[in-house]
Amino acid sequence: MSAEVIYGKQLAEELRQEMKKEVSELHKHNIHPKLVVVIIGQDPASMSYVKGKQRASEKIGLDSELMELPESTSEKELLDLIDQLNQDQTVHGILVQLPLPNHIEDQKVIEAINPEKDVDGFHPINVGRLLTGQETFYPCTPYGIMVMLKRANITIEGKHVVIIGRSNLVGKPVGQLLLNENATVTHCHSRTKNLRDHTKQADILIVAAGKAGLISGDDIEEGTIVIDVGVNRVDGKLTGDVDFESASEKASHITPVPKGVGPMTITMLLHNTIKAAKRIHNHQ
Ligand SMILES: Nc1nc2c(c(=O)[nH]1)N[C@@H](CN(C=O)c1ccc(C(=O)N[C@@H](CCC(=O)O)C(=O)O)cc1)CN2
Repeated sequence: MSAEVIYGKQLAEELRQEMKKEVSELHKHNIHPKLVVVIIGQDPASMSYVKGKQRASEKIGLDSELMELPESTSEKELLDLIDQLNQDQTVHGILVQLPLPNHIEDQKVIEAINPEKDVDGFHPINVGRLLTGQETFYPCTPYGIMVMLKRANITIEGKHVVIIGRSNLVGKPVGQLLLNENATVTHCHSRTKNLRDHTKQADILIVAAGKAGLISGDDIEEGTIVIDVGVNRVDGKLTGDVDFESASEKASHITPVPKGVGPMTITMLLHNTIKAAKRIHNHQ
């Protein structure tokens, strides 16, 4: 079997065109969705992601502001800034780029953001809403994966989904989104014994472990749907957690790295920002 490749990049482009029209309609109602992205320090990968977020926002007509703060910013200074942004009525979405420097506690910062402006979907209130099956802001990478599966006409209900990785950003929320859509979900992680015994049972395998080449064709059965969330740099080259060549010989569908899940992350952030503005302005 030679897998059908699901390109997130192409889907992201289509969705962004639709969003551009929606933003222009909102402008007619005097609603100008605004996203503020805050970055602390100058980590090159994080800098590249936040610049990508700003470019993508501007391209679809969102108001956007990138706040670049020095590595020396204290936790209190960051919390005070978030407080100001929470109160600023022109701001609809607030995102603090992760990871943060060691002297700042991620969870304190996440919990300081007004849940109605939490376009990352990381605030415990939004996590709780996801857990209880309520409408909310879903974390961008998991949400992007769900949209990719649906647009590729993949049925989720009744499927056995095996997820490798249990981060708050990807592994846990994607499992919950899939469970909410009636999948049977198995979570694997660094302490899971006999990983291959699990991956071989997957109808859909989601790999978000951050380990280049963790999964190869030998780890899956014919016809598995493989979603690679890994973003690893090996000898300067971007590569996923899945050995694309061997896995695509057995998989029915597979996402590449780059141009797979990654571009959908930023696209769903744009979606969440528009949603935040509509909710704040009580616009259907
Ligand atoms: N506050 C947040 N911080 C972080 C998040 C997040 O969702 N919210 N996710 C990741 C990084 N991330 C977005 O911030 C992100 C990762 C990858 C991509 C992407 O488009 N990848 C491209 C390749 C880009 C490249 O060349 O490096 C691809 O896979 O094709 C976008 C966003 C951690 N932090």
